[in-house]
Amino acid sequence: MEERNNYNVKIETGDHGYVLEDIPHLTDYIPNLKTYPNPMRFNPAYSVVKQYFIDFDDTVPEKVVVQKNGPRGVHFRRAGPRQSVYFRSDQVRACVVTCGGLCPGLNTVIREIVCALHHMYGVTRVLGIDGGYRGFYSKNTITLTPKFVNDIHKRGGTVLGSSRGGHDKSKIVDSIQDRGINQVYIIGGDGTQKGAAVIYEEIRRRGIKAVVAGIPKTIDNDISVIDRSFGFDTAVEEAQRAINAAHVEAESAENGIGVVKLMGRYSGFIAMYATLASRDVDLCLIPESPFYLDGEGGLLQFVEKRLKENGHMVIVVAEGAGQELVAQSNSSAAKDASGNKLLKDVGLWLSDSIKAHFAKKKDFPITLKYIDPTYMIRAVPSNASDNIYCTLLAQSCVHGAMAGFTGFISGLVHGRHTYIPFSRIVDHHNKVVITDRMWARVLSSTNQPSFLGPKEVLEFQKVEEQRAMELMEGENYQSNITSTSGTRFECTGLLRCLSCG
Ligand SMILES: Nc1ncnc2c1ncn2[C@@H]1O[C@H](COP(=O)(O)OP(=O)(O)O)[C@@H](O)[C@H]1O
Ligand SMILES: O=P(O)(O)OC[C@H]1O[C@](O)(COP(=O)(O)O)[C@@H](O)[C@@H]1O
Ligand SMILES: [Mg+2]
Repeated sequence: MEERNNYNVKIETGDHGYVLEDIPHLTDYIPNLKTYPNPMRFNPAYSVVKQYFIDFDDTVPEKVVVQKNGPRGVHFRRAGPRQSVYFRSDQVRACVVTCGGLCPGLNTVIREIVCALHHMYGVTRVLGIDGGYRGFYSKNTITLTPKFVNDIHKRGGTVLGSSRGGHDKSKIVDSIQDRGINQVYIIGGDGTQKGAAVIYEEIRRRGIKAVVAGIPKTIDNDISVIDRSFGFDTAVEEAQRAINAAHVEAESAENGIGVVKLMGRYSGFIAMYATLASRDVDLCLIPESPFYLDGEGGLLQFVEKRLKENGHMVIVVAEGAGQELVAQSNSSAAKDASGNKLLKDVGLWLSDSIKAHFAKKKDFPITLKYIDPTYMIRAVPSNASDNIYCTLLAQSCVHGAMAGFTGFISGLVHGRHTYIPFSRIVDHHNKVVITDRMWARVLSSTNQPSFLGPKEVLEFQKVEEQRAMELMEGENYQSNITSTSGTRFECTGLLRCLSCG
C-alpha cells in the first residue's frame, strides 16, 4: 500500500454545523494560474439556458433527513460548469483509462467524456489508454474522436480494454508528463480510485499542472456515498432473465430448485434488488447476512419446507455470500492481480450441499438447476437509464476538470451531481444494511428466515442502540470528519455506518 498524505483532506466549516468536504484545486499547489471564460458561454446549444453556470457556493448535503436542532452536516461541492476555466481549449491534452472488472456503461462514459470535451469545450486532443493502468507505460494509445466513439455505447465492455494489477505510480506519472497530458480521466472501482488518488498525489508532489478526475465504476454498487453506480440498474434488469429461467426450470420439475448466482463480492445489492424486482425468489443470500445450512432454522430445513408448500423454489445467491462456510470445505487465500481475494463458487457449493442433503432422503427426489449468468450480465451494453446517468457523470467530470478541480470523483448524491474527494470513497465499501427497511422488504417478499440466532439479534440491537445514541449526541458529523482524515470507521454492514449514510 502506498503511504498516503493529507492532500485529499480539505474541510471547510460554516454556521450551524455546516461542513464542506471539499475537493482539491490546481491553485492549491500552483498559485496565480490564468483563467479563461468558459467556452460554453458561446455555445449556441446552451445559450438559451438561464443560470447555466454553477454558483461557486453551491453544495449538496450528504444527508437529507435532518432534525430541527441537528447540525447541517457534511456537504459536497455541486458539479457543473463554472464561469471560468483553468485550461485554454487548444492546450488541453486529455486521456481516458478504464480499469478493473467490466460493467455496463463503460463505453457510454468514454463516449461522453470525448463528446463533452469536443462539443462543449472545443478540446480535440483526447487519448485512450489501452488496457488499464499498465497501458500508460506498456502499450500504445488510441486517438479518441467523436467519430471513433460515435457508436460505442451500443456495445458492452470497454473499447479501451481493462486490466487488474499493473499500477506503477512512477511509470504512470512519467508517461503522463512525457505525453504532456494535463487532464486524466480514470474510470474504475474502489481499487482504481485508490490508484487514482496515488496518481493525483504524485502529480501534485511533482507540481504538474494536470488534473485527475475519477468516475466510479462497479457493477456491485459497493461504492460509498453515491446513490448508485452506473451499470447497476442494467445489471438488475439483466439478472431478471436468469431468475425467470431458473423459475421456469424449477416450476417444470417435481421439487424443482433453481439456483442463480449474481455478482456482489462484498455487497449483495444486485441480489437484493433483483430479488425484489422479480417476486419469484424464495431465498436471497447476500454477504452481509450470515446463514447456516444444518439443523433447526437452517437453510436446508427451509428449502425442504418451501418445497413441501410450493413444489418448487428459486434461490438467488450473491457471489460473496457464505464465503466462510464455503472455505470450511475448500479454503485458499488466492488473490487476483489487484489484490482482491478470489472467491469460491458459493452457487456450486450451495447446489452440491442441497443435492447431498436430499440424496440422503429416499422419498424426496429433487431436480436442481444451477445458473451462473454473472459474466453474461456484466457484458451487456447499458440500458437507457444507465446511458443517461453515464452521460451526466461524464459531463460533470469534464466540467470539474476544466474548472481546475482535481483529486475528485463525480457522483450522484440524493439525485444531485457532486464532486467527492477520493478519500471519501476509497477506504470503504457500501454494504446492504440488514437492519434497514430494504432488507426487511426482501425478507417479507421471500418469506425466508433471517437465520439470525438470539446472539446475533442482541449484537445488532446493541449496535443500533449505539448508533441512536451517537445520533442523539450529534456525533454523526464528527465521525464523518474523523473518517476523512484517515481514522476509518469500519463498516461491518451490520449497522448503518455513518460514512455509508
Ligand atoms: N491500493 C491501490 N493502490 C494503487 N492502485 C491500486 C490499488 N488497488 C487497486 N489498484 C489498481 O486499480 C486497478 C483496478 O483495481 P481492481 O481492484 O482490479 O478493480 P476496481 O477498480 O474495479 O475495484 C488495478 O490496475 C490495480 O492495480
Ligand atoms: O473475474 P474478474 O474479472 O476478476 O471479476 C470478478 C469480480 O468483478 C466484479 O464484477 C466487479 O469487481 P470490481 O468492481 O472490483 O471490478 C465482482 O462482482 C466480481 O467478483
Ligand atoms: Mg473493486
